Amino acid sequence: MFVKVCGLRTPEAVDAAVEAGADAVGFVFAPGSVRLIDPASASVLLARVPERVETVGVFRGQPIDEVVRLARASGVGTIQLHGDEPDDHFARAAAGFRTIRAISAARFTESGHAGQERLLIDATVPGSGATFDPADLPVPPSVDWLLAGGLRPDNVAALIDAFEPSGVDVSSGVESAPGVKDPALIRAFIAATRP
Ligand SMILES: O=C(O)c1ccccc1NCC(=O)[C@H](O)[C@H](O)COP(=O)(O)O
Repeated sequence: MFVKVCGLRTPEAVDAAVEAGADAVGFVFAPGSVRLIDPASASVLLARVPERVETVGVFRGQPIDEVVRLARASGVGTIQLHGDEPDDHFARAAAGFRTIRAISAARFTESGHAGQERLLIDATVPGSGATFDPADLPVPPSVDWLLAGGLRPDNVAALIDAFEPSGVDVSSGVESAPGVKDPALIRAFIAATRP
């Protein structure tokens, strides 16, 4: 099970995720987020991340030139777009980065996903800690995909069983307060994905 821990802002949180075996760590560059980090600070944190761990910059509704500039400045290897960005944004990002297309379960349709980027299926408001309505995803995607939205150490195992995703993505569920990661919850979450 691929595990991504998103919205990291401190060395303690990065170390907890890496040491517990996270496959990817995420840094939010979307204005207005409680988890917003500037590229220079993210770059310092990225120096703690070993090569085996994927590093992801998260964006929402920003001009693609700005996305690419921030991604380059921070040093992340993957761009995750959350704002219903057009296909040409993904094509531009894919020229230099791996890509993840984040879409709410309510808006997902198999036929609407034609791109090569990986899929992340989320609640309607990303990073809100809300789960999506299972009725919005009656049939899981046929391609590899990450499940997100309201995952926590105490519910992730059951949700993996229910949806059978290729991976999971967590943010609020490993925080002690909005934007404040709790290393113990990060460790508990990752352990719960790998019984
Ligand atoms: O986390 C945010 O504040 C955020 C803001 C704008 C766009 C995306 C954002 N987060 C993206 C993520 O990858 C979250 O980890 C994912 O949506 C799951 O969130 P949560 O329900 O809090 O676990």
